[in-house]
Amino acid sequence: MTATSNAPVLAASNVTMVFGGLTALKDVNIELHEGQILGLIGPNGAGKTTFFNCLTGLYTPTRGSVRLKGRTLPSDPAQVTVAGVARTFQNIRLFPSMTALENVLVGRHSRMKQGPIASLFHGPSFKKGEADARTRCLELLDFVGLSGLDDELARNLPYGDQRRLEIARALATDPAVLLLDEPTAGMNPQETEAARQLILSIRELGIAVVVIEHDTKFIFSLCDHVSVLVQGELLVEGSPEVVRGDPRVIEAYLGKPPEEVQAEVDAYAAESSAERTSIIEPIRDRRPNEGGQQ
Ligand SMILES: Nc1ncnc2c1ncn2[C@@H]1O[C@H](COP(=O)(O)OP(=O)(O)OP(=O)(O)O)[C@@H](O)[C@H]1O
Repeated sequence: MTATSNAPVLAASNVTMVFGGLTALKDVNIELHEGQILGLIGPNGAGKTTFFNCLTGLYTPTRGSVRLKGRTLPSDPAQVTVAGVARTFQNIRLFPSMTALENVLVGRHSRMKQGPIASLFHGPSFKKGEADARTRCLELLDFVGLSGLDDELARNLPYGDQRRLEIARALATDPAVLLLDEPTAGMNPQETEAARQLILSIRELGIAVVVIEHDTKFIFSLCDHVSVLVQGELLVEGSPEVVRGDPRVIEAYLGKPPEEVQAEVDAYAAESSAERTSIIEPIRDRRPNEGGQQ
């Protein structure tokens, strides 16, 4: 783990969400530190996406609070994005008829502060802002492994590339925290491994990441910390080793003994390093420029 500070970047305290008579979340607590990758796992209907919705202002928790760097987050998704929390969704939500670059620019515009006069007359500061945003978005496309595809319509990109494009759009908002809801759903093993490498590279930028995934091999081989939600409550949390060996997790979720889970993770790690593609490797040398914020 590469956490660099003791103060959590994101802290959810006693987050509770009730829909009518259904308690989807009950007193969920998490602490996420800079550069940490936290995995959120649990059976279908456990409340994982509801929790993301509470973290991003899409839902206002019935009880509890969410703080980013000590400040309570607003109950408004756009303001949460500006505050520094970005996300991707379980189902791809790109603008299909826009190009890859335009999709990323949509994310970037949340960071731009063009005054109405400059925007109206397309003055020099507007043009510079647009040029800088374009440069940054091209860097991000490169970072996620989509260089050269900026003019492709999003709908024409292969599935794995669309998922990467969503991540580039989220990164364009300069987040401190990135929430990924099932980023590898529907991916083949090569695409899954490329996604794992990309998330590790994102962590190297100092961004904290929370990942929801059903693929436990992926989670256990990627994350520093894993939290298990069952029926809206945090059942177990800890290191991947602790979580995958916990009898409650095995009974409620994994359904197989720890040795079998360990063997699967080991096989996956060996397979992954053998299959590691060159798609994501160059990313480390092309990190987005920290000074590029508008
Ligand atoms: N807007 C809503 N209104 C009513 N009930 C909801 C709403 N959103 C979620 N729920 C319910 O809350 C519970 C948790 O759902 P949620 O989608 O968060 O689970 P999940 O762990 O993400 O599941 P999956 O792994 O299948 O995506 C479910 O019973 C769901 O039906």
